[in-house]
Amino acid sequence: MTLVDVSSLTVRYSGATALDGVSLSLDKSEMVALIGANGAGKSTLVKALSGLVKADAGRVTVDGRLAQVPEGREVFADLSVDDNLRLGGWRNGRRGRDTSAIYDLLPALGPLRRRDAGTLSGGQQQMVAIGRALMARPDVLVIDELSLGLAPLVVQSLVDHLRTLHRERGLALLLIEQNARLALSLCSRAYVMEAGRIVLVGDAAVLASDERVTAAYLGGHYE
Ligand SMILES: Nc1ncnc2c1ncn2[C@@H]1O[C@H](COP(=O)(O)OP(=O)(O)OP(=O)(O)O)[C@@H](O)[C@H]1O
Repeated sequence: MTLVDVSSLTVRYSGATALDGVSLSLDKSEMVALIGANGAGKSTLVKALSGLVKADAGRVTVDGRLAQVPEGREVFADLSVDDNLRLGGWRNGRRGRDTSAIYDLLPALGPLRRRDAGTLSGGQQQMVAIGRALMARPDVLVIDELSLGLAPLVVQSLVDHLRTLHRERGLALLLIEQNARLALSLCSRAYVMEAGRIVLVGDAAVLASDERVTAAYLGGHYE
């Protein structure tokens, strides 16, 4: 079953074309990576998924609940961890749901629940941002830059949590990630984007050994 279907999507910002005929799909419980250099159009695609930018051509169909962890995490610094989570469950003016399920899923947040989110480390804030997104009980989680600015051990712990959510809850993931090695090892399929277009798509393990990918994104060199 297809959860996300992006078809020939074009998005322009006052004349500049950020997305140029992009097509991408994500199935139920699938983990898909989107990699590409700065300015390739990844964040614009994420914004199009939630309707924050409008299509100039093509279409976006989302079947099921989609929740996002935006680039830069954007936790509410002056609110407690628990209140940040509650905001993620806010729907149609109704108060957020019970947060206890999130502490079961992300136990590291438990001892931090009363702390102001602004006082947490980058990794802890990223976990809050993921927890807040999970409050919406999404079918698909979209994370714009999971690892940015985080230490490798912290990233590893987040990746372990995502694997668990995928395995136990069937959560689908669209991961936008500068660290291509990380993205290709976590996800089963990947899209490579350059200058507003999808230039490669396929099985993540196959792409990880594709010389165009290794040269551009995995620190390899053309011979
Ligand atoms: N609000 C905006 N107004 C005008 N141009 C924009 C706007 N947002 C993005 N762009 C341009 O659209 C293109 C795609 O940007 P986008 O942020 O989607 O790329 P990205 O792949 O997410 O980059 P990064 O990895 O640096 O976040 C870039 O050329 C960028 O300069």
